[in-house]
Amino acid sequence: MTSSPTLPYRIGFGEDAHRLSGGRPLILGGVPIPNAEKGAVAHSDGDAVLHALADALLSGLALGDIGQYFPDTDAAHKGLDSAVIVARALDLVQERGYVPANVALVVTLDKPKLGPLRAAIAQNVALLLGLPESEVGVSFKTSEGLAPDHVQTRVTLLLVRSA
Ligand SMILES: Nc1ccn([C@@H]2O[C@H](COP(=O)(O)O)[C@@H](O)[C@H]2O)c(=O)n1
Ligand SMILES: C[C@@]1(CO)OP(=O)(O)OP(=O)(O)OC[C@H]1O
Repeated sequence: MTSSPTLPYRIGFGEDAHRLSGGRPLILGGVPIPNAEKGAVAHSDGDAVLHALADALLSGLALGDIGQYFPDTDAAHKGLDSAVIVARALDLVQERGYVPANVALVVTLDKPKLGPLRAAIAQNVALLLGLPESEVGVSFKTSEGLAPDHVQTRVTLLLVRSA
């Protein structure tokens, strides 16, 4: 980006997907999913919600994507807690005078049912962003059996100018 952003509002959007395989933990929005038979195949902890969230933060200010800041070729990022990625993206946004106002996220996953964890995921995402839980919308979808070994996430958020 060559110029300083001045708009009062900026929209961000992020997406992520990981293959699922047995014998790995599944973590979504920083919440370990207790009854998951399969977890994400990834270089980091594979948290597809937090990856999409970080990309949404970055995209709102045209700051690229998480792979540029945390390359999956860097051994230092092996098993990385994805909360670190979100914190870095949030810092970059705040340095430019913006803060998140609200977030909407969608997880597409066939199994297990995530409904009982909706509040925990919303609470943790809210905590990471410094927002009230009421500003984090969390939706779950199945793939209707089209992608049983796959988790897909999408996050949109609104950034507002704070300074
Ligand atoms: N892993 C999931 C996926 C979906 N849900 C909930 O099930 C309902 C129906 O989902 P469809 O994809 O068939 O429309 C919906 O209320 C989802 O919230 C879930 O809890 N966990
Ligand atoms: C997070 C990073 C880096 O560890 O790798 P993965 O955990 O594989 O996840 P991905 O969603 O492919 O994002 C790219 C990388 O930034």
